[in-house]
Amino acid sequence: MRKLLVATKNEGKAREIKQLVGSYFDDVVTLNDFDNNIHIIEDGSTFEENALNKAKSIYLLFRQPTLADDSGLEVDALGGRPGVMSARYAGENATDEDRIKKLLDELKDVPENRRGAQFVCVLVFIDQQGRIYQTKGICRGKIAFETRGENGFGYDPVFIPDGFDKTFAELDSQIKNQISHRAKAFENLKKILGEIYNEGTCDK
Ligand SMILES: O=P(O)(O)OP(=O)(O)OP(=O)(O)OC[C@H]1O[C@@H](n2cnc3c(O)ncnc32)[C@H](O)[C@@H]1O
Ligand SMILES: [Mg+2]
Repeated sequence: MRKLLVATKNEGKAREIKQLVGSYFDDVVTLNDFDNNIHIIEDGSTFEENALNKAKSIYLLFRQPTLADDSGLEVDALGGRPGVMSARYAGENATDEDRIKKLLDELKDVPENRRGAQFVCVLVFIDQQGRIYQTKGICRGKIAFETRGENGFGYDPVFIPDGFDKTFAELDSQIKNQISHRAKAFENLKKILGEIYNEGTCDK
């Protein structure tokens, strides 16, 4: 029985991670699946630092294979903001709606050809023995002028990935899971998991 602990409290992110991680684990649980008051401070200046901090904090508490995802939206016209601040862009207790409203407001005078943006996802996996692995994925696109669609989570209703004219929230979750920043980071993570779990001979 191989268990993966995912160091996230974001339900939308957790759902995608469960779909993307594949068959390497029999059981995938997140911080929302058990009673806890664990609060991880995300004060790093990069996605890499935050993902590493989240993964390490949880691994040190449970000593089980742990995965953390730090992600966010970098908007060209805002010099890469909100970036690592994506979750706190509109304040600590703001909702996805508040964040989107603030973003659309900041971009209200930015024309279509300057609305380029990218989603970034950094995954940090720590195996049973405490070895650390990191992967990254980027998905380019542009910011819509208004929200569209109900699928996904976070900034999905305003992000139109390159090659599509629909937002992530209008696209099927299966499509998002093929092209997203998270999907790309998982492509590389799965190669690593394959090496650890399929080719290893000892119990990891
Ligand atoms: O730290 P955890 O508990 O994992 O959950 P979080 O929501 O705080 O996650 P982050 O610190 O990584 O912040 C990421 C922000 O970017 C948003 N985000 C990340 N991936 C996204 C995606 O695939 N689609 C839309 N928004 C996304 C997300 O909603 C957050 O506001
Ligand atoms: Mg967070």
